[in-house]
Amino acid sequence: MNSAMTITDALIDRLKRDAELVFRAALAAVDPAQAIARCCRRQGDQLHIQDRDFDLSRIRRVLLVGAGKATAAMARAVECLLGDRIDQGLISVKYGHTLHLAHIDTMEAGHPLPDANGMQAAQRILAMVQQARSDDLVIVLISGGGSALLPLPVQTVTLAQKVAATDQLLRCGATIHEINALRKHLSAIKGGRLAQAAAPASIITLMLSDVVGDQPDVIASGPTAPDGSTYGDCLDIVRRYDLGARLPSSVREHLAAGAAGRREETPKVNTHAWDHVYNRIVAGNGMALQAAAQTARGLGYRPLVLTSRLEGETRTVARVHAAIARQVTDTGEPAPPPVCILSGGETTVVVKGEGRGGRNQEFALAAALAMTDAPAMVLLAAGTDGSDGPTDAAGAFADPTTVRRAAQAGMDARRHLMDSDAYPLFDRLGDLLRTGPTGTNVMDLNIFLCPAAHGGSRR
Ligand SMILES: O=C(O)[C@H](O)CO
Repeated sequence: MNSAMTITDALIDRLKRDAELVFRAALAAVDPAQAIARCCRRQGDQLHIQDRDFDLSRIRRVLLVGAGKATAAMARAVECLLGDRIDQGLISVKYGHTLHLAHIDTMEAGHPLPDANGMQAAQRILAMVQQARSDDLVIVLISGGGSALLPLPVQTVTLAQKVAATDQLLRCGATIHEINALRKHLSAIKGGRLAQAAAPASIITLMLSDVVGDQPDVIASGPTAPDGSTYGDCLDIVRRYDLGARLPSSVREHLAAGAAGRREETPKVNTHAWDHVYNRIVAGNGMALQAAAQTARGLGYRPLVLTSRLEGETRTVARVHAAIARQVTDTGEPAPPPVCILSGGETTVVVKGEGRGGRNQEFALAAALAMTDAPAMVLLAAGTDGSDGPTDAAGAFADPTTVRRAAQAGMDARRHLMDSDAYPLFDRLGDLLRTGPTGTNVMDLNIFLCPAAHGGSRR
């Protein structure tokens, strides 16, 4: 269908610019402060949050707590709305992720591995909400990274043992749902325990979701959500990833005692009252994809949103995306070009080598290898938090000329993929996207642009 199209530098450059515009529009839609402002409104003493109204004239004290990489921006937006009513507040954020706040204290803490600062923040937060009365309101702000930033291990596990367990969990290939099932069962604050500690005060939890499926009990290990997992599930996960010998004995013993009924389960939907808790997602990957689709349409592309629930091994998923793009350009199915194929979620890299890169750069390189003989098309794979793995890039662009250009520069793309070493290749080609920290985090986005046969969009 598109075979006559010549791939020119100018065409690729224009597609890259369009892809970046689509990405930046998606980021703007999930800006934490905008997301809070969109769903919360105040008129005098009336606070409206999505479908609920809260009468502030009946509230004695307002406490604000939170944890997560994007929580400072969320807290600032809440201060704009409620600053005059906040009596006490404390949030735990990653080192360097602070903003000036007038009414709320900030503690900086370790991420992805927890540290003593995080534990001190968790202790102070728990002590603060435990004092809340039935006529108090506790506002909880949660975003990605919250699990690591709010560590408060159960009594029989030390922080060092919790850190060791977290390290093993993060390396073993478990999903975030599985990792957080264990985190919840090793914690005195996660898995709904914060909500139970604050009862009978009213609780409003505002969440920026960085998990596939947006489940409140998984985002930052759900401090105010009924837990859907059990000690039994934790033991299954330990077996599935062969973690037994690698976890500290105190952790293994705690989980085994829990499964035998000798430790209290996390609060479930049917074991505790939740009427005092209002959990709301203010933004997530789906919202970013909608904004991306709208911008793509404005640029003249037919948006094709595949899913906001992307999971699986990065290289395989990338090849499937390249195959769909080829289907579009070769047959006009499921939609004729110009098309913008969009997907979001979080794939898993099985690290094979010692190289540098991140999920998104690996995705882009695997896709580049699958489109060497394709007509003009461009992929941008990037993380919405602006940092892809341990690199300074958000992600990378790939196109049918990537592999050839790399070879001309003396780099074997296949070798770089095998060594999980995508960063130096894309860096050399000038195909990294560097946004710096974006202040938000709703997982990753993949934007594939397939232009019309004459090379254009419909603009
Ligand atoms: O902190 C966490 O648990 C992850 O970022 C998922 O929300």
